[in-house]
Amino acid sequence: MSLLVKICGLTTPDTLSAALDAGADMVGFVFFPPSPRHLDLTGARELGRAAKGRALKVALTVDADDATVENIVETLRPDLLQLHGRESIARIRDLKQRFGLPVMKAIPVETSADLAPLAGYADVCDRILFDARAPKDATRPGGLGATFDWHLLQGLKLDRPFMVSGGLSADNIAEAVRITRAGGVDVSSGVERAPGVKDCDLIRNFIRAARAAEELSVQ
Ligand SMILES: O=C(O)c1ccccc1N[C@@H]1O[C@H](COP(=O)(O)O)[C@@H](O)[C@H]1O
Repeated sequence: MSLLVKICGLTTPDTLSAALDAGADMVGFVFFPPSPRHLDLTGARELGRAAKGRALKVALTVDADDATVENIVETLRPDLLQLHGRESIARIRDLKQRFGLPVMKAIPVETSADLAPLAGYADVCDRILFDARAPKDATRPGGLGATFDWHLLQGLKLDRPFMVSGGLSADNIAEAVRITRAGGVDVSSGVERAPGVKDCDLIRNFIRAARAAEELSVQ
């Protein structure tokens, strides 16, 4: 089965091109000022134009208000909203109605108890992203390069497509897909040489490794 590959936290034209040329299915842009990958609206306009029609553009926000989302939607013209904060089910319904865009909700995972709210989110979201739960004192809820126990997703019954993220790299992606049977993978830190600094070779290596792991996915 083909595996969706998302490269997230892109901030420069050259690394965006590397991801697009290597065949990324989704390219993600982070709109969260405390993040080293935060993209301003000028950058969003430029990178959004470059990515248009070549991959799905994903706008990542963290508990953003309507005005912020509206600015991002008007500037980037995303194909998907990635909600990476504590957005409630009601808030997600509201965002979907207001902006008419599909939503991928990030579910932070550390223990099996973290999967309890999943059914409610699956009802309203178009996709689920399982990400490693950030430590309480972290400055951001994701993009920390930390993995979680992928076995927690083994045998998961979910009637929505799902992706996995958190500490993925070219070295561990096959194992992550083999265990979780995810239909997609999402990476940020694992294709960087320093926090927020993407590396074109690491992007290409990751996508190559993802394509090699494709037959392990069942979604
Ligand atoms: O990348 C960030 O800085 C970020 C900030 C706030 C929320 C999520 C963020 N990143 C997302 O987290 C996952 C895992 O990233 P990593 O590969 O472990 O670095 C991924 O979806 C990132 O896009």
